[in-house]
Amino acid sequence: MAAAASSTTLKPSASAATISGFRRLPLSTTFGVTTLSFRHRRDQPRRFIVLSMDAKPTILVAEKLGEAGVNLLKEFANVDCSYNLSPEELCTKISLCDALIVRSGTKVNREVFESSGGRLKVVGRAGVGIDNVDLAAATEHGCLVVNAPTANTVAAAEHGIALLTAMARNIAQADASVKSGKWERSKYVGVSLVGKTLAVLGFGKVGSEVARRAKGLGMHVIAHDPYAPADRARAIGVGLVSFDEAIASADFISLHMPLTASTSKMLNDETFAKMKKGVRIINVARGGVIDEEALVKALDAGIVAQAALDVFTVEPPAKDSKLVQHENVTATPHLGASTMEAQEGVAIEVAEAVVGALKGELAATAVLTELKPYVSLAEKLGRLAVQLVAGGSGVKTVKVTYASARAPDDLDTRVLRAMITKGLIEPISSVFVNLVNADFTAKQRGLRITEERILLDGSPESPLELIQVQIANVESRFASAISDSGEIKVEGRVKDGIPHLTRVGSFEVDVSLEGSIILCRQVDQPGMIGKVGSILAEDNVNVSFMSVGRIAPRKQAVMAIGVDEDQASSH
Ligand SMILES: NC(=O)c1ccc[n+]([C@@H]2O[C@H](COP(=O)([O-])OP(=O)(O)OC[C@H]3O[C@@H](n4cnc5c(N)ncnc54)[C@H](O)[C@@H]3O)[C@@H](O)[C@H]2O)c1
Ligand SMILES: O=C(O)[C@H](O)COP(=O)(O)O
Repeated sequence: MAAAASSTTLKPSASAATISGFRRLPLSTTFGVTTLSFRHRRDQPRRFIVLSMDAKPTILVAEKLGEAGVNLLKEFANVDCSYNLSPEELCTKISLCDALIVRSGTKVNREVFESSGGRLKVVGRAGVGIDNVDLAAATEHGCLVVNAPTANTVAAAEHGIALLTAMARNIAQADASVKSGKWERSKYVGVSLVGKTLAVLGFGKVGSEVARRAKGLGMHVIAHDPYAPADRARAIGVGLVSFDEAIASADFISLHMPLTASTSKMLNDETFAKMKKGVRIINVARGGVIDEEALVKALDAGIVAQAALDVFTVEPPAKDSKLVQHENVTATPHLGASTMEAQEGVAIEVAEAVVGALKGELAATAVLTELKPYVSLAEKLGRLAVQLVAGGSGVKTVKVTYASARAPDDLDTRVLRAMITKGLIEPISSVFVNLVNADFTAKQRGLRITEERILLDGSPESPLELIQVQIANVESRFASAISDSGEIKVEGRVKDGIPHLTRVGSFEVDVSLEGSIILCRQVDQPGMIGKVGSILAEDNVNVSFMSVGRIAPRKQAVMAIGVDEDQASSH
């Protein structure tokens, strides 16, 4: 008999959580921030990124930006470089600006968007991490967020290696000692790197560059990244392993994942306890991926021998921070991206993205209005499909099928492809995908998206009948999502303006893609619906809709259950 439902407690989680036979798939209702044409506050008139031909936009550059980037902006806009603004000053200035460019030091919070009075159309992040921008508020205010995902990769990797080597040889502590007039040769005996195991957690752009360099230092490198393609790791000579294996076998651990709900405090009391005694940790990703109190305890207990940190949960950290002051900690003030070369590159990368967005490349308004519900469907199918992929099996080949009665020339699928790409990439990376960068971002990550049209008979009134997303050559954490032909397959339709999931693997279901859904593998038998309903009721989870797809009566079935997101995540 297939996995039958058993009683369990739903835990809050932003990523798919396994609940003995259940898988809860959070489908963010926040559509992202490329949506100004499709999503808007109901009480406000719709706004578009279309500038009148003769008005020069104004761009506020609120943190130091490389000269080449500023010059590029000046060719197109009035540029106001005002650094070190207080939050109040930023809110005052922002109402006069069409675009804002920041690094990680400026909090672009809801208040900033509210203060803009609707004029702010683009926020450019001159760097990778966009955790300092309130994306939900940006979306609500019809504002696009773009970043510069590639230009500081090498700089961050080099800083990671600099911290690794400096920590192993006590460079910072020894330097301070010599400068204070001491000569403490026996106190600063280091450890060698050659032959030691380095675990890279997060094998994306920075992680793989760190791995490559560490191999050159003679280290044995392993990596954990649930979404990294195995062939990329193989090419560098790195083995992809589970999280537990990585942390248990490492002499050094280097962190390179984005800060998301599922990576927040990934290193904590429980995970430190699983590490080798005397492990050394390097963090050039984001402070929030480590529980800093737990790290202090682990340092005091000698579980962690040393830590080298470029990033902190709160920046700058408190002057009396126990972590920063710890004698076995080497700290730098978020310098990963701070090389001359990276800053010039980042400045150009973000300036091009901001100008591209302001030029109105997203202004195909008529098409977008008609496609609005399909745009939402496309992103949600992408999000769902990627969450069904089992850890370790990298997503490389995605096939999208559109079934429509419209002639191919009458249906421009670029926006749909971009939104599927966004759904596939954003849950697992720090890249922010939008219409401008979607194809480029997919290509850069080695993601090949092919499209196929099925021409249907009938009325071409509605643009699309269905969208199908298939991911090939991967394993699934939900076996029933694998179709007869061996790919993860999800299919959706728009019903009464609302995106619905209508197929998972070979099973037909029907559940609206709103809030969260639970997918449950079962054998069709009397009483199953009631049993599942009771389990959810025990946890006060409100079911909005339930649909069962089965091969045949009393055979394999999939139950798709729509649950009220807030209620589900509060348990
Ligand atoms: N210190 C700095 O100045 C500096 C500079 C550049 C980047 N960064 C930070 O470094 C991090 C990585 O940047 P990047 O450009 O390599 O991003 P990236 O998107 O290329 O790589 C991130 C990788 O993390 C993986 N990942 C996601 N969830 C994971 C999990 N739970 N466990 C393990 N891996 C997971 C993703 O699959 C992806 O491969 C980001 O947090 C970024 O903000 C810091
Ligand atoms: O995410 C990033 O790109 C880095 O953390 C760099 O941040 P910075 O632009 O503030 O140096």
